[in-house]
Amino acid sequence: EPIRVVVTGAAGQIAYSLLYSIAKGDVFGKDQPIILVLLDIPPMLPVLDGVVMELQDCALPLLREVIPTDEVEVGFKDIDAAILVGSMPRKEGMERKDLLKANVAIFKTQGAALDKYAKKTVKQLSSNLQRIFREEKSKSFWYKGHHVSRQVLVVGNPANTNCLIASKSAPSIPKENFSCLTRLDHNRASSQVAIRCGVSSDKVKNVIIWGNHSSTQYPDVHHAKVDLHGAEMGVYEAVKDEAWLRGDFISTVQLRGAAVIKSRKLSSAMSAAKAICDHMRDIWFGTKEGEFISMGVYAAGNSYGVPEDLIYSFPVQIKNKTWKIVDGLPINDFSRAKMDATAAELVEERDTALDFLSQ
Ligand SMILES: NC(=O)C1=CN([C@@H]2O[C@H](COP(=O)(O)OP(=O)(O)OC[C@H]3O[C@@H](n4cnc5c(N)ncnc54)[C@H](O)[C@@H]3O)[C@@H](O)[C@H]2O)C=CC1
Ligand SMILES: O=C([O-])CC(=O)C(=O)O
Repeated sequence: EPIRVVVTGAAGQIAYSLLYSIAKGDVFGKDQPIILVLLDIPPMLPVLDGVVMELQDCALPLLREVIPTDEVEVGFKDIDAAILVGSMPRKEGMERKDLLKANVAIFKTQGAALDKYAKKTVKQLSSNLQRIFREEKSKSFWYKGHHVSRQVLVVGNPANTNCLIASKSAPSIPKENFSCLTRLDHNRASSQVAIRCGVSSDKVKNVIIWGNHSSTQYPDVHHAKVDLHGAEMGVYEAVKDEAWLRGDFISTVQLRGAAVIKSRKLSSAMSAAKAICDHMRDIWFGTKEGEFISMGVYAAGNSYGVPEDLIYSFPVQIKNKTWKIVDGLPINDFSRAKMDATAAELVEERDTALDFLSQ
């Protein structure tokens, strides 16, 4: 059975890298056939035709069908996964939250369209089955993993707030099925530590990005480990440079997106596509035993005192397509202040977004 995956902003630069990786099996598995749905706005339809031609020309055996469209009814119908990239990128000198006004309405509309057209809603099941699923929800992954498997990943900036608005606009889809991309920041943090230690990036695990995908995000390595030539140790012990870890390391990760824009005159695309693949693959297949990754998820019920009605980036572990925030990590005063600052920014962004949308 092929799965149906929609990518919005499919004529844009992130999608240009992303679609190839998905179509060749990097995300959903090397034996999982795929129908790719490419959604963009009407003026981009001729560009989408070119993308379709190139995907065909790749001759990828898993790719069963490519459907270009500018209609959400077609784009979101019966999908198993939605990757919402389509939106305006920032230019040099802007913060991501400066995109709120331009982008948040897109995610409201698309959340509502997902609510209406995506498949396997609890609403569509018989009332008896709904009751069984409700009862089973807390103890069974089957409920979400099989019957309500739609996964919605929001990439377009400001990603956390757009994700919150999309989720609020799709009340029939469980909040747990929405997440936003902070994996790029996570990968940036792992890579900076790996370069500093002179090891490959797979030797670094359990870095955490807390909070907003913005310059207030907090890349935290207090719980991260490095395999330094066969000996596993904490990052502070391996790096032996607290000033760097509390200074340039953090600001490099926080400001990396802006640094790429300054150099390329375009925002990150290849690395963003790679991070999207990492994020979705971990949702589909789970995280490795003993490891956690960062993603923006609904904050309700978290044990870190983060306000509940936010999409906030946490350390998570994933099993059977269901994420769980890693609880109980000790938080020192340095971390606390940074986690609170990024939460405060998210509260402000959420309130501004809700204000825009009510006008
Ligand atoms: N969360 C993250 O880590 C990252 C997020 N981003 C964000 O991803 C977004 C896309 O970036 P790029 O691909 O570089 O931009 P791009 O400008 O190359 O492509 C965006 C595409 O979205 C389309 N689009 C606009 N409105 C749409 C709508 N309502 N429905 C469907 N498609 C629509 C445009 O026509 C365009 O083809 C930006 O908001 C950017 O800031 C970028 C890098 C990392
Ligand atoms: O910085 C930007 O605007 C694009 C982005 O989100 C990133 O590279 O992390």
